[in-house]
Amino acid sequence: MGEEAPEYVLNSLELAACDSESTGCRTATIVGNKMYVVEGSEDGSKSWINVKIFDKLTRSWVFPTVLGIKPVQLKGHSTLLLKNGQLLIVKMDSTLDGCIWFLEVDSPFVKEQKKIFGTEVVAWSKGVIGNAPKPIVISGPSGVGKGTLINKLMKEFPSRYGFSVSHTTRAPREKELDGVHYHFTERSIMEKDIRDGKFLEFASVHGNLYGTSIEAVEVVTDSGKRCILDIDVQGARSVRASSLDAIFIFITPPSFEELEKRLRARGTETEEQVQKRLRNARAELDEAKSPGLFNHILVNDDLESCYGNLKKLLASDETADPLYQSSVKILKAHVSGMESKADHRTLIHCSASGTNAATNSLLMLDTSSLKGGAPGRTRGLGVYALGSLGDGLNGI
Ligand SMILES: Nc1nc2c(ncn2[C@@H]2O[C@H](COP(=O)(O)OP(=O)(O)O)[C@@H](O)[C@H]2O)c(=O)[nH]1
Ligand SMILES: Nc1ncnc2c1ncn2[C@@H]1O[C@H](COP(=O)(O)OP(=O)(O)O)[C@@H](O)[C@H]1O
Repeated sequence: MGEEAPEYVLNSLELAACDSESTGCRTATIVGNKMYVVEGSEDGSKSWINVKIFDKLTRSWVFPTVLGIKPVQLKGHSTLLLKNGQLLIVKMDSTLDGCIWFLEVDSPFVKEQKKIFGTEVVAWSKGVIGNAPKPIVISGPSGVGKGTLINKLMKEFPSRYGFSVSHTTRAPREKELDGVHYHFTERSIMEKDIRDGKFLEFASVHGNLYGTSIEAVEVVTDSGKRCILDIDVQGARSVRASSLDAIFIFITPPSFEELEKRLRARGTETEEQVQKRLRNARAELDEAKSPGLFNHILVNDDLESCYGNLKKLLASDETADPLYQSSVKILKAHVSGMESKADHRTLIHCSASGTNAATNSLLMLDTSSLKGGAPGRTRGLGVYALGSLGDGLNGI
């Protein structure tokens, strides 16, 4: 039998904003038979953030598996339960661009992860104002020309596209740089990071472990660039099942013989590795036909015409996506309180940084068009100034 619930549980305190002056803070939110307690404190040089669950049926505390990337510190916060199994957490004493966080407690992602881990799971996600360009997933058999096409794109449009640098346990090839082509990693370290929920997807490919960290994608997207992922078909499948809204392109060779020729001509693999890659290529070419997996299949016969087709496809997608144009603005404001409103709207009481009471104001947070979510960012937040903070805040 677990420890007796503290007084605030028995009072069913659903929205417990803490005093921003205090060193520690705690909120408790009831979802069904469970109460989610989010607590944080700054203790000298150390700061910590904890999530624990009080199960009202068994009257015991449960410490969940925590996925995603959490805030660095919580000096004070307010919590609000949204309809989709997410807690909206607004940090006090933080700039507006860093104060909005989500803790998923009963979202589809968390439900799926509970089955995988066999434990209670919660997942953090940072809230981002506005929308971001859709990432592009590029898959195809080894030697088909993915890297060549991506390099051309990055060279021609360096400010538009950014590459998601994967982690891998394979050894670097000559001319490959750590942190540029891959993060070359030891298996035990990568496996721990996977267990800690730092990866959007991972797969065993040609006998090595490869994976895309959440940060690899989000760092590129945060910078306003379109993120390109070069991953295998298993990885593409995992990303499809994730909260990341991406475009999926499969590059196919004109023939199997041509693929073999390119792979050998590249000269980066031993004969044994070439054989393994060719065996896997047959399976990948088959799997790519799975309905609903890839949005586009491009044949890389003549390089220039394939590159032209890729550019055309991306350009048409950019104009078709109305969100691509919106930019994320960074605003300075301190959050000092929050209350809920109907229709996915929440009011946040703010005061401008380094401020006095005269500049206190209200912000309206619109959560009606959220995109993405744990284990990456939650994008699509709308923020509108309602009061005197006005400068630069209207219609972000
Ligand atoms: N699932 C997954 N696959 C990856 C990742 N990074 C690279 N790959 C895939 O791993 C395979 C092998 O990549 P690599 O060793 O660079 O060889 P190459 O494809 O012959 O250039 C390719 O199909 C890549 O698309 C990743 O982060 N996740
Ligand atoms: N359309 C093409 N025609 C002929 N050779 C190509 C073409 N595209 C790429 N290559 C060559 O094929 C080899 C494999 O390409 P690469 O980009 O490394 O493939 P991947 O990243 O898919 O493994 C490289 O030597 C590259 O120069």
